[in-house]
Amino acid sequence: MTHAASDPTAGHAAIQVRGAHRVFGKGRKRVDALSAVDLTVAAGEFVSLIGPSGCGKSTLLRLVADLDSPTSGEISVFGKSARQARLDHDYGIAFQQSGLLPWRTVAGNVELPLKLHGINSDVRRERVEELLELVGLTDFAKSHPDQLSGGMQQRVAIARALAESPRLLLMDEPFGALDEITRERMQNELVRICAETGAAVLFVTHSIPEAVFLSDRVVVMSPRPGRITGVVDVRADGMVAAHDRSAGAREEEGFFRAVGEVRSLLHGTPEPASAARGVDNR
Ligand SMILES: Nc1ncnc2c1ncn2[C@@H]1O[C@H](COP(=O)(O)OP(=O)(O)OP(=O)(O)O)[C@@H](O)[C@H]1O
Repeated sequence: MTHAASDPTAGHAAIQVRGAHRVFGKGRKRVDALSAVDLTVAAGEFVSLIGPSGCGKSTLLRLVADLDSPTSGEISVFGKSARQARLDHDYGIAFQQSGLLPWRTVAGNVELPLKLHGINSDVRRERVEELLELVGLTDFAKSHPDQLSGGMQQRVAIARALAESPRLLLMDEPFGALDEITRERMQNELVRICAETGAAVLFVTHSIPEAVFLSDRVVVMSPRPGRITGVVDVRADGMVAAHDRSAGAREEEGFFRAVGEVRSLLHGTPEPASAARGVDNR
């Protein structure tokens, strides 16, 4: 589960999407869910996808996760095909619904991917302890999901996604169902977890402040056809790298500047000169 220096995937971008199209249906029912999408997520980078409902955010995430295939275009994850990366457990996934199994304890849910992949019970036990400590749920190892709050359930889901030490997390509105206070707390936790694990993240959200607070870059999408209309590099607005941020970053000038830039891109109003820096500025 650790990644040796000889890892053949080292030096590759976490995600590379080139000219991805995804068309659903035919004739009058045809939907161009994604059109000509180019996107690179560097190793260790936090990138958010934001855009109106139906612009293809989940579709793009599903293509990267190999839960769906592009109609045309190429997707690679750490230099491998999306399918190979899935088979190699190169990424963890967390969705809006935590997807925990109600009949298993917290520890039982977190250890599930390890069990399914044949990791022996001593190693599993040790890893589950580490993960529960990472997400602050050590005291709840024996609880069942329905005994936890929504935020705690999401922390379990994140621990489970991290079980195999992936260097990439794919997250689709994981905090969408949480109240605002819990949501900000979870965002702070996620920043800390990313700093500790060094994982890259592709994160889907509807919230502009959430995208800006969490991300190195915010990718703005528009619907029909779903495409990338701009990218805001939050670091260029004066914020530190995403994994070095503290809760106070939400009060910084650079934060408000980046929020304004993302908003301009989303609403199609004129952008400040420093706003969109190309569709994929790598
Ligand atoms: N399996 C499918 N069959 C047909 N159309 C689909 C399918 N999956 C997605 N679509 C269509 O593709 C478009 C993009 O959907 P997608 O779920 O990716 O958008 P989204 O940006 O994630 O939306 P939301 O923010 O509401 O979750 C939508 O018009 C949707 O109806």
